[in-house]
Amino acid sequence: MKYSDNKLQQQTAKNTLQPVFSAVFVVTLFLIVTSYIYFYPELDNSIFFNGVLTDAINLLIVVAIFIIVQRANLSVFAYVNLSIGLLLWSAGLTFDLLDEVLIQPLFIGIYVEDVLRTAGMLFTCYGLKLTIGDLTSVQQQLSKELITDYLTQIANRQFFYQYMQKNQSAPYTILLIDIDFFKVINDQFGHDRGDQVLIELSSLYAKALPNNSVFARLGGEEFAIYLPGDDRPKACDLSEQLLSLAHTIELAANRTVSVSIGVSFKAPGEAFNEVVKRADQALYKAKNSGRSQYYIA
Ligand SMILES: Nc1nc2c(ncn2[C@@H]2O[C@H](COP(=O)(O)OP(=O)(O)OP(=O)(O)O)[C@@H](O)[C@H]2O)c(=O)[nH]1
Repeated sequence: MKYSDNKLQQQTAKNTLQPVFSAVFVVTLFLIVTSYIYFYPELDNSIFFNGVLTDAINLLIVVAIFIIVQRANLSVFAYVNLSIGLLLWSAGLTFDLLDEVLIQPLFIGIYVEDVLRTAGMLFTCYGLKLTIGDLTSVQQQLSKELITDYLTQIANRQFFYQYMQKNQSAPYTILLIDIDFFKVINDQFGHDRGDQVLIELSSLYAKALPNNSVFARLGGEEFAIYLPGDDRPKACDLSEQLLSLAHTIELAANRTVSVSIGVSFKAPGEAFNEVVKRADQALYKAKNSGRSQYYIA
């Protein structure tokens, strides 16, 4: 949320800067060309067509990059550096082009041209560095969002199934957890309180689980845990602990949240979707046997 707000502000700032930079760019190049033509005489001897052509092509390329930058969705800092860089670079290249056809003062050819071009390149490089940094952080942010549940900020279904698929070889345990009567919680205490319960439960469980486990929200009020190994007593202890933790979330006086849990252990050669299916069947039994309990498949 914060990130996109920040991007929106940057976009607005860029929208105000863009006409300024475009105007300064056009006016600068126009002034250089017109003042040159006005003040300095044409070279009386031969004009080197090749020199004019290559300088004109170089200038056109940098002008094209400037136009691309004006249309791109960049952060303000990257945009300003790139625009200043390309403006200075274009000014240097314009002097370079004009000295092929007009007699210009020596100091411009020796100093101004090169200083402008070098400063322009430096600003452009820095702007590119900032742009690449921005793209990298956007990419990291998107990759994180792709595998994170938006509400609880734990892993989502996609990540959980991908992880299971990749970790098939060794034995593991699956726990499927479903909040009991969640529809009633929503109906009686409101959808916001329902959301809050999902967040609180996720946070409590995330703190209680071992570091090598994977905890995800599969959707709605259903969660899953992947535990490496198939230690039955350990799975039972953990299930008991998860049942107790749910009861620490109070809904009203003498009324707490409860969950039901289905547990399955991977059998040799069994596909991950079969392991999940058995955990789901165990969860179904836990629900049908009165809820607030765990069942092992
Ligand atoms: N607040 C909130 N509610 C959700 C969300 N996702 C799904 N739900 C609600 O969760 C409820 C799930 O209801 P059911 O599938 O009937 O399950 P239940 O009421 O928990 O019943 P049992 O599982 O049989 O104990 C539905 O009313 C959904 O609208 C969410 O992100 N936030």
